[in-house]
Amino acid sequence: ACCSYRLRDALHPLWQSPLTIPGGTRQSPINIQWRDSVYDPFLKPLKISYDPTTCLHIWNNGYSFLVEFDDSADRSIIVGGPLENQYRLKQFHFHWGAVNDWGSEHTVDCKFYPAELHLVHWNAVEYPSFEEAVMEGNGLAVIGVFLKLGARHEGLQTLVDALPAVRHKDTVIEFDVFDPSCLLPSCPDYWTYAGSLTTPPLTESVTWIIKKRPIEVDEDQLEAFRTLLFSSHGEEERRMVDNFRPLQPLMDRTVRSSFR
Ligand SMILES: COc1cccc(N2C=Cc3cc(S(N)(=O)=O)sc3S2(=O)=O)c1
Ligand SMILES: [Zn+2]
Repeated sequence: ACCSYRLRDALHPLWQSPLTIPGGTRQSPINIQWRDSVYDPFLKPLKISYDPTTCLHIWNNGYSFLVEFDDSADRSIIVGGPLENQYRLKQFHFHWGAVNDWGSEHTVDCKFYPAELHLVHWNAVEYPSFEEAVMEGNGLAVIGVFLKLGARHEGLQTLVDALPAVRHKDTVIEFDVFDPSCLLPSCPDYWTYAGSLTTPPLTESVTWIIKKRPIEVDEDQLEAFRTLLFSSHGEEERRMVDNFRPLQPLMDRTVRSSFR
């Protein structure tokens, strides 16, 4: 493993609560040790179909900036992969560091990426609402995509251009059309494991689908994330950086891969 967890189970400034919930057996994020992941030939390709007009708004919730979607019908969904049902897109958001040396929540062979995208979906086949799905073991499916420093990402730029309008906690702007599939790498390969939300309520309700290949973004785009604030209007400014949770113990889990 990358490090001892005892040090990490101390109180963490961002969460003000024990980092692992008492009795938690499937907490996230984790380090993905490539050579320990097990190829599963029965894993299907992940099928993603998003309707760009289901996009609603961007807002700063004091942890990250979120792009939220209209999930009142099966218009933006994922199916296949490790999933038994189809899941509806609810929101996506990012985690990032103060510098490019860290920022992602998951690591691969103990390597951090400068940022990580999470596309959050819920099982509307089995549960009547998102809030209920959040509490169920198979309630959520989150696609994780690593961001690495490289070429400017044109699709991301439309989000970056909107960030000054949501600089402070609890600010929101309307965002009419956006297709999040432009943020996905073209490579279909992924790892998958049973985990949890990485911010409160930390519920163990997430089937994680972590894309093997990162997308490239440039320095200015990462810097734009770092201009956001944890703090509300009128409060002392606290830069929104290092909004990632420390690594959690793998415990009795296997990470499966969709690729050899
Ligand atoms: C309790 O019902 C609700 C209601 C509204 C939002 C949430 N959420 C809280 C944290 C959280 C953390 C996520 S991450 N970083 O693991 O992808 S996704 C997510 S959430 O489900 O949107 C839960
Ligand atoms: Zn997240």
